[in-house]
Amino acid sequence: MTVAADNSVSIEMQWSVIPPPLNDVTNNTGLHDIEENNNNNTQTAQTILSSVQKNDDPTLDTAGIDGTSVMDRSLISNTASESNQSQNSLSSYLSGQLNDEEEYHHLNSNSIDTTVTEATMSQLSSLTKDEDSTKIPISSAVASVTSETTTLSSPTLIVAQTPQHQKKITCESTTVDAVPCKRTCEEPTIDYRNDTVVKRARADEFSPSSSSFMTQPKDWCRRCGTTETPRWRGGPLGRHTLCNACGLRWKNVGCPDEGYNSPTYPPPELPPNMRPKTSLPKLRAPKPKITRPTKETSPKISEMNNSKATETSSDTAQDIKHIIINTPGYDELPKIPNNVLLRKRKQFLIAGLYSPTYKEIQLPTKGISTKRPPRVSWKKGAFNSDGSSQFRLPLPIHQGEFLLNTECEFSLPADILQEHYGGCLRQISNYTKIKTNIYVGRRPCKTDHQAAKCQCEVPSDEKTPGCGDDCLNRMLFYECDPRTCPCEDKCTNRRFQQKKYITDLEPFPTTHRGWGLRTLVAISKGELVTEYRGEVITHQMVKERMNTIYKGQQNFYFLDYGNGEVIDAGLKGSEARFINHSCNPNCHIEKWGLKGELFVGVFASRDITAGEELFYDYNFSTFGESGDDQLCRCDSDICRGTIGKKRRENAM
Ligand SMILES: C[S@@+](CC[C@H](N)C(=O)[O-])C[C@H]1O[C@@H](n2cnc3c(N)ncnc32)[C@H](O)[C@@H]1O
Repeated sequence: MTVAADNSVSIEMQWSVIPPPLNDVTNNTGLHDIEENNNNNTQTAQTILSSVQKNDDPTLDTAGIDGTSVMDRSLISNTASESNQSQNSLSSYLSGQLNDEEEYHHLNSNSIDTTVTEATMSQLSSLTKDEDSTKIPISSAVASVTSETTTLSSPTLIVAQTPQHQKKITCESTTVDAVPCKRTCEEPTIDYRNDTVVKRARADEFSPSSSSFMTQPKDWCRRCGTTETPRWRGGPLGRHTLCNACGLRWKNVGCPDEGYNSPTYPPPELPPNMRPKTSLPKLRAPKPKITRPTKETSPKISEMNNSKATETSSDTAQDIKHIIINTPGYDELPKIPNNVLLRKRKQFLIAGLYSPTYKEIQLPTKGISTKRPPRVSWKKGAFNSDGSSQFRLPLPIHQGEFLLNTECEFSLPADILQEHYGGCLRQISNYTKIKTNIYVGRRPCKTDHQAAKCQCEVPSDEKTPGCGDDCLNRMLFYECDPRTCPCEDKCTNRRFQQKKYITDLEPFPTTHRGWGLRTLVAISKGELVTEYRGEVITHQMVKERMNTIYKGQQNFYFLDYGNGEVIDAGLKGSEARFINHSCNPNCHIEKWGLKGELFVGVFASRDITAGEELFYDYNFSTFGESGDDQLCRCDSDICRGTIGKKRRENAM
């Protein structure tokens, strides 16, 4: 501090020792920042002090307090009183203008960013008496800082500002009592009083005996001193005390001879309760090596038994290097030559399972050739003229070579040929067997339409059938109703109801007519052979199906149902769909009424022998316009030449 002749006071501040910011203990970066700004602070202090002296406006303090460094007001006042009049004027100014508690608190509340420091009077006296010295050793003032700065007796003066980086230098004397705080901090409300790490770090930093403020890293290896490792590992000194390499070494090998105190960062001596529990790694005895002794080195069993007692008493677990397998009769085992492997070496196949011969595979030594392999000629056979195979892969083991070297016409196997010649190989056209007609587009008639009551007499004996050929219902192609028929159970006019069909019928492939149907049993004349069942559709549907699903086909299964409807057995039907047309048939079609619907039956026109193919004349059925032109191959003597409707001339 220097008092000039014009009563101006100039203070030059120089921070001999500036502690690093508390929040940057480890990297020490804040120390350099403050040192660099030291000169700026000095100049700013001078400027503000001069302005304080010259400016009579008491609001100056509140107007220029943001980001200011603070100096004790009592320091200023004592300095002024002991130095000269200018200092007295400064002190009076300060005491007069700021000797108001409210104003002080107003000042302090608005200048919460200010640093409040106090120095003792003696230090100020020693400072101010030395007029040659224009530098204030803050480090010496630091030792006598008190906590009375918040009282009115020792008001605070704002003397300096740090406009360069606008970092707020704050200090709360009530927070840190013994150590002045000069740290740049954006969070002035953090209380570090109870932070032992901070206290210890600050004490170490401000300690004269400290290693010139050497900042210790957060983690360093206690063995090699490195601070960088991909992973910190635990050691005998605790967690995260060894680097990855040293930690692995300690874990696998144990404690090294040189210990774990790093020469670079000697770890502080921890209190006893914080010392890590060090436990020496358990030294394991080396695993006993089981060796198979040779005949020369293996002792006799008797010798081993004799020396067993002495060996076990004298040897320890660590001294045991070899354990000899004490197997009775072991020395009598045959000696195995050294060049013979105890375990058989795995043998790899050099050829596939389908190879007729074992061939040595010569793999290319200089890479795989990009040349296209020669084309294989199947006519040449498996091998070339020189005996080399023209195939890269082995041939099938059994018939590969034979098949390749033998040319023959394709023929079916004998069993299949036998079925083919027997006419059993043809695939029957797919259709669905149904037990009753399916009415497409309408519902079946469920009216309780009763047939007329016949006037048949009840047969006198059991041999006489009821409702025979003279039954009125029979003659009208109606089946009798069992509820009204006088013959009751003896009525024989109920064949469709009783499903008295010939069961032994068989579809078979014909030579010229496709599939046909034959009987395996003899059928008497007039007997109901089978019922022609299928989908009952309209003529319109017939046309649609002819143009769609049956387009291009030769076989048709339409049969006139009556009443403008047709039975189509192409998709769904009975075995009657296989009966072919014949101009001289052995069966005929009859339509019988029952319960309001029609039942189409194939009846025997004559006695039919077993095995005979069944035919009926399609003339009875409407086969469509195309059916007129279809050639008939019934092979009968009276064949009309075409199937379908009888021509008028033929009928004539
Ligand atoms: C109801 S199917 C008979 C079963 C047929 N053969 C089959 O293989 O499914 C009628 C068709 O059989 C053939 N067909 C029936 N009788 C024939 C005959 N006498 N001559 C030639 N073809 C006949 C015709 O192709 C006719 O469209």
